[in-house]
Amino acid sequence: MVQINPSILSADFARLADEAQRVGGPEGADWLHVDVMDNHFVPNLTLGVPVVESLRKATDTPLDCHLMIEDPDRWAPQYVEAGAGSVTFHVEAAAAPVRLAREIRAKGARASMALRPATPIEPYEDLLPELDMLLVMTVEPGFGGQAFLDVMLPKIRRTRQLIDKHGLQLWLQVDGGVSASTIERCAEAGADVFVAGSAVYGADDPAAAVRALRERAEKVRGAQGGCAH
Ligand SMILES: O=C(CO)[C@@H](O)[C@H](O)COP(=O)(O)O
Repeated sequence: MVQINPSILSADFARLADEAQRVGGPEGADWLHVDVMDNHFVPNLTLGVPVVESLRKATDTPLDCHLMIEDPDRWAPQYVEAGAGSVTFHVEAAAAPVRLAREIRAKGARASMALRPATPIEPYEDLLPELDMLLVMTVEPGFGGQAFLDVMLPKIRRTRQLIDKHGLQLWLQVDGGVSASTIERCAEAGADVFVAGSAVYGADDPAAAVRALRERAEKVRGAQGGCAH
């Protein structure tokens, strides 16, 4: 199953409720991707727990919170309590990723781990069963609107192979520079969850952009029978 998660980093922050709603509804966003940045783990500052609490009330679309912050061990559980349906922490920032993933799950959300572009997947193979989603960053985290890093395609492919080797149902998310011109390459490499910021919120009709991205990815995944190698 292909999922398209618009990133509100590219939305108008003064109108977040409207921006969340205009990508929702039938055939709309599967999840709303919420980029939390602390100006320490990444050189940018966005939003925190109170905004997630408010967004939760403003939309029926589930929230996929991507924590680009230091000390996720302390903060991630609070995002579950604020209403996030999925919480992604960076392995580079987590002190105890297994304990943290278990805590996120125990609190009722999907547990997800992210890798910066320079972080390989192989050392974390044994952690995969602890996760519901693995995020391969396809730009250096911190800003929307960056160019997709083609050099990440082999890592997406290797991650998909590890997921399949272990027979896991884990989702494989990509984030950064995902657009009509890159989504097919990501899908071909094995990604099934696609975060898109500027490609959605920079479009004249964001809801139509979500549908068009999904159609492109589904065509590729369908041709592979949902399995990429
Ligand atoms: O996490 C990030 C950036 O750090 C992303 O979620 C971006 O917000 C994606 O924006 P585009 O690259 O799609 O414009």
